[in-house]
Amino acid sequence: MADPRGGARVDPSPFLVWSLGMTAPSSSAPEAIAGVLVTWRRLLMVAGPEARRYRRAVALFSLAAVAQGLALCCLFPLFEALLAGPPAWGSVALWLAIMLGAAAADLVFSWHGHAFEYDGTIADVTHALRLDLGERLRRMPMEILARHRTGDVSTTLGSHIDEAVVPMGTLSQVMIRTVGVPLTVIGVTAFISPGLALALALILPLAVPIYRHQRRASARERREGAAAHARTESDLIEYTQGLAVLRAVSQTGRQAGRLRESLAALRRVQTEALLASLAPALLMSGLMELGLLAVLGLGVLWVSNGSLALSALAALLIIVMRLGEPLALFSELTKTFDLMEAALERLEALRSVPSLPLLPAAPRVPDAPAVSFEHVSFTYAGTETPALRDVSFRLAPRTLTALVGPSGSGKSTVARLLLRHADPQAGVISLQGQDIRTLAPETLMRQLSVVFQDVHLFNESILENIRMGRPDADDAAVLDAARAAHCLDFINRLPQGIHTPVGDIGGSLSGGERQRLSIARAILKDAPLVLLDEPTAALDTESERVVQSAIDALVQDRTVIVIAHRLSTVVAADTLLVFDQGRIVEQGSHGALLAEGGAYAALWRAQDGLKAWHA
Ligand SMILES: Nc1ncnc2c1ncn2[C@@H]1O[C@H](COP(=O)(O)OP(=O)(O)OP(=O)(O)O)[C@@H](O)[C@H]1O
Repeated sequence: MADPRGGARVDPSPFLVWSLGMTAPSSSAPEAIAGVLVTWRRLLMVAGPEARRYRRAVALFSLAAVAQGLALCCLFPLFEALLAGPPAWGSVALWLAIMLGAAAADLVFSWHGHAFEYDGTIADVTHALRLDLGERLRRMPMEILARHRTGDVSTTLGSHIDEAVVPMGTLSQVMIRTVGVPLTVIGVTAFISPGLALALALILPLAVPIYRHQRRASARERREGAAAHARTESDLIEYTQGLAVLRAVSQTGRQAGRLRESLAALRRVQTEALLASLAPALLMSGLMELGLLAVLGLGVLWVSNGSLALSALAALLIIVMRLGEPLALFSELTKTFDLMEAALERLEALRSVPSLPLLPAAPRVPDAPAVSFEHVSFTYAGTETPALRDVSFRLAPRTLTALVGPSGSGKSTVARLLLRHADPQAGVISLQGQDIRTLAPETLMRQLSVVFQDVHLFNESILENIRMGRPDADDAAVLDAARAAHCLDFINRLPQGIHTPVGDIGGSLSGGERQRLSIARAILKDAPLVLLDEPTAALDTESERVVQSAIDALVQDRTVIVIAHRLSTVVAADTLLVFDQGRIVEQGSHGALLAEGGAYAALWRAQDGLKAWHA
């Protein structure tokens, strides 16, 4: 047969194809071998520090399969001794004892192999994998993480880890048994009756085409099922998280409709999968039984013409009945195996996302600016248009700089790159003369305080939420920060004051109060550089006034970068960097830029006009 990729292809033996076909729905033996190796490599990957113990378990399962095959083969001499003229009781006893020994060896090997599961190793592997993935998520570029839907990541960390790890011991054993026992039996039968061995070796591959069909059907279900599950979980998370917004805009029904669609799609996929997998499973077990009966028929024929001993046929009768067992079991476990492969694939994909590199530290440059961007260009993955183009600026310590410009001009991207959510494709970003790629994530984050418009509060007390700014701060320092950020007035009104759990007061904190908590965190952190995504933009005048006082306390004696949406809030900035389509088109003070009459002056006029219109 011609290889579609060119070159001659050696047709593998049917038994090899059959045995390898167990592990991958591939069209050729080399592909099947590659499939087995990929699964094996992935299993060792997830086993991590326990890989050696998993290898040992697999070796023990292989020995157990050989022992079971040998125990079955003892039936040949046993029946020969039993059916001899007068039964040779000595031999019968001997072969019975050997059989018993082989069966005991099978049990001992299996038992020790399964130690991988019952001594807690499986639980250790699951635990270590979750910790490892959690750590990787922590170091994963935020820009890449943000592209995954929350549901995808939590499903991988939750159910995918279980699907990949929990069945790995049992499935490995069943698979090894399904291949190992018949191989041993055929090997031994070849010495007793080469014809019978050949018939067995030919009959067993009958399962291949049906099995392939089953794998293909379940592979399709795996793909569609995983997609349908991921979609449902994401929609569910989005629905519950966004319920408040949806209610506010009276869209709960519409969004629920989307969720209903996802659930209906999931049901459809599951129904189709059941239909597609049941028929081949029944067909496979039926065909295998017919095939094995055909081997028996052949045996009867050979007995009738004297070329096979009756004792050998009697032994074969029992052996073929036993051979079908692991095969049927494996057929039932195909779905679990598919789920495991799909989960392994996803785990590998998540693990293979490279974390941002840490470059070797260079000596600090004396008198360096607090922040510098040198010819920075950045394009988001999957997009063509650069979000930043050759951006350069230097900020002196303890100055206030505002980033202004139309929506989409690149202001937030500057902040994201400074926080190292991603690295720019060109240029260097430095903090106090040090390339941020040389700073460990913790060191970088120690130098930066961030106050965004969206404040995430964790389900802990107000005290602990503020303490997150500096985990080693004592209660008095947390209280000082809360006071400086003008939080005490509303905190003192809460049922348990600063010890009130955020979960209890839920959404009852106003936007301005949440902002002030976030500012208290930043004050406590006491980082030299403060990054503000104009926190007052969405507040009413009264809240804005209090939050502005809190900000004033935060920014004292610090280098501050403000992403400004309303120009009126940044007229006092030392420098305004005016962005347009990813470039800095102007820079200077408010007065100087107005006098210049360029892009900034036009933006100012536009916002002024808008204010007049509102008035
Ligand atoms: N995660 C992302 N993936 C792809 N493109 C993005 C992503 N985030 C932003 N962009 C694009 O990069 C460009 C700059 O966006 P950026 O968020 O920096 O603008 P901005 O000036 O902060 O806008 P706004 O004032 O509306 O927040 C825009 O064209 C935007 O569509």
